Amino acid sequence: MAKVTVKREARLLLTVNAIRALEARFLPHIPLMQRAGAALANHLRRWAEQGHRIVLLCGPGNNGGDGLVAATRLHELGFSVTVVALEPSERISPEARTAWQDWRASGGETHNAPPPLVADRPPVIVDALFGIGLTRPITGPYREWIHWALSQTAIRVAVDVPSGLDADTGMRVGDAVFEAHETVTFLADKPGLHTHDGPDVAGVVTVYPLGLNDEIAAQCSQQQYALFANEESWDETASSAPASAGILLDRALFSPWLTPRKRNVHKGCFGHAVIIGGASGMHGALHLAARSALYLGSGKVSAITLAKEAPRFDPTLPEVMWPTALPQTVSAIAIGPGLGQTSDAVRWLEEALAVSVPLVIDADGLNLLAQHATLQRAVTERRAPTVLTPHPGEAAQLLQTPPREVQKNRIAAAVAIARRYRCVVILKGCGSVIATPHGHWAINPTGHGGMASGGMGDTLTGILVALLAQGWPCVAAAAFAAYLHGRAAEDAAQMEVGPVGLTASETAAAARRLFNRWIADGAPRAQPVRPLSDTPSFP
Ligand SMILES: NC(=O)C1=CN([C@@H]2O[C@H](COP(=O)(O)OP(=O)(O)OC[C@H]3O[C@@H](n4cnc5c(N)ncnc54)[C@H](O)[C@@H]3O)[C@@H](O)[C@H]2O)[C@@H](O)CC1
Ligand SMILES: [K+]
Repeated sequence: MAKVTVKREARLLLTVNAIRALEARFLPHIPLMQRAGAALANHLRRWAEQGHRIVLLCGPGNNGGDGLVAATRLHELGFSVTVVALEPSERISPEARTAWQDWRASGGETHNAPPPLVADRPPVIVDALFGIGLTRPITGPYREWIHWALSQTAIRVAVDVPSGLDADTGMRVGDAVFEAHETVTFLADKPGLHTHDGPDVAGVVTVYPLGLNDEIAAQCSQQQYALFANEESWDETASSAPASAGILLDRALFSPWLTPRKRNVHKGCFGHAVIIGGASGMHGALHLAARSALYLGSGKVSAITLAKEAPRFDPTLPEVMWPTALPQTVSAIAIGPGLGQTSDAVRWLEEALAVSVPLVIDADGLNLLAQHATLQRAVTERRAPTVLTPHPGEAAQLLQTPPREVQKNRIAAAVAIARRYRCVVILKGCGSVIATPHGHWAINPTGHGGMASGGMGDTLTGILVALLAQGWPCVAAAAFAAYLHGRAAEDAAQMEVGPVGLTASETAAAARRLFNRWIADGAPRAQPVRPLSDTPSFP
């Protein structure tokens, strides 16, 4: 089979249920395990050709079957392959039984424990132990093999899903988790590879659609449409469960909105963002959000501070206005950065909720929302869109559940908040989840550990309110703000600003740089006009 590698373009994320549904439709006609094994063998071949020994740890189910098919192919091509597996049980699937028979027929040797590895080059250890069928912590010999693999100096490649990682949630299941440098996954990408512990455990993810490219592309388009279309009609009839498929955000999704500015414009064309927060001692949060809103192109930015002693002018941000009441003309409001939880803060939140423009609620705005039934009623009754941007702790407050319950299933938690409050949600953290009240969701793949620092959330809020003020639709604004925020941090780190020590201010500056670069990249380029001096002179 021809190798078809889909990297960042493969944005469809399928839960285990959705993968099983695909399997039920296509497996009777298409030899999926043979295709998966062939794709894996092709993937591993480049190392085999460079003289790296390939060691495959094969488990009791179809994930192990994929490993055996790949082992057989590589062995037949003359590469040295080591298979570590236990005797198969009577209950294995017909496909896995065939894979065993083929492996034995090829004359390959099977070890019942990892052999000592002595080689010039680090071996490639392939985890074909458990994939989407994992249901409990890994124990016994398989657990020992995983710990052995982690103790070796080796290149670690996971097949479909790293063993010990939940494919839907990105949760570690038990203490034996195959931490891979890369994961080769089949049919479609999986949400658990991109959120919570997923990115740390899965490494670089490559997707092989096994010939179902058209089906995957069609489902991907459906999910994109479902996420971004009809976003303001959050009807009551939507099901309560999260959709079984979602998307992984990619820059290409946002190109319709990344358009250059015309020349004949004025500041009124780009909205007025108002940010409310900055109680005593927390002025910096408001300042950061206001700066980010300016950097992302809001026509005007006003900051309303709750600190009585704060001066009505900030010399470090002279472009920002500091009114004491909501201005007459407002395009979008963000409330929360440094807001505090005083009665004054509650009053401002009530006031913001009553204005019929897009609203972002962040930080203490979320904590207040979790505590006051009247605010909850007001948020669900709003006609204009609202975006909530909780981190897991704030999400737990909004759902009245412990934070670990949120992290156990971040997609379910984000959708539950979106439905309960009839808002768009950005559940922050590794692999931020964007969710709508309809149960549609996306995961953001950008960002790094350097973003775990004070003020990053305020920067995100500022970016988001600026996009809303400029008329971006709500879901697109939320998704793009998360995507850009993470990419800005990556970009800064590439220029050796971080990852460790990257500040929220530096991230805002990097976001401005990238935003403009992407707009310029997408814009059609005019041919340069020939300078007059080049024209031939006439006698
Ligand atoms: N679904 C599909 O369409 C395809 C699946 N393929 C492969 O098949 C995999 C799924 O295969 P399976 O459903 O057989 O599942 P796995 O191979 O992931 O797991 C095998 C079985 O082990 C048992 N098990 C679960 N957790 C265990 C634990 N901790 N200790 C011991 N046993 C445990 C379960 O009963 C499970 O059915 C995929 O991840 C992929 O690698 C591929 O062949 C391509 C197509
Ligand atoms: K695996």
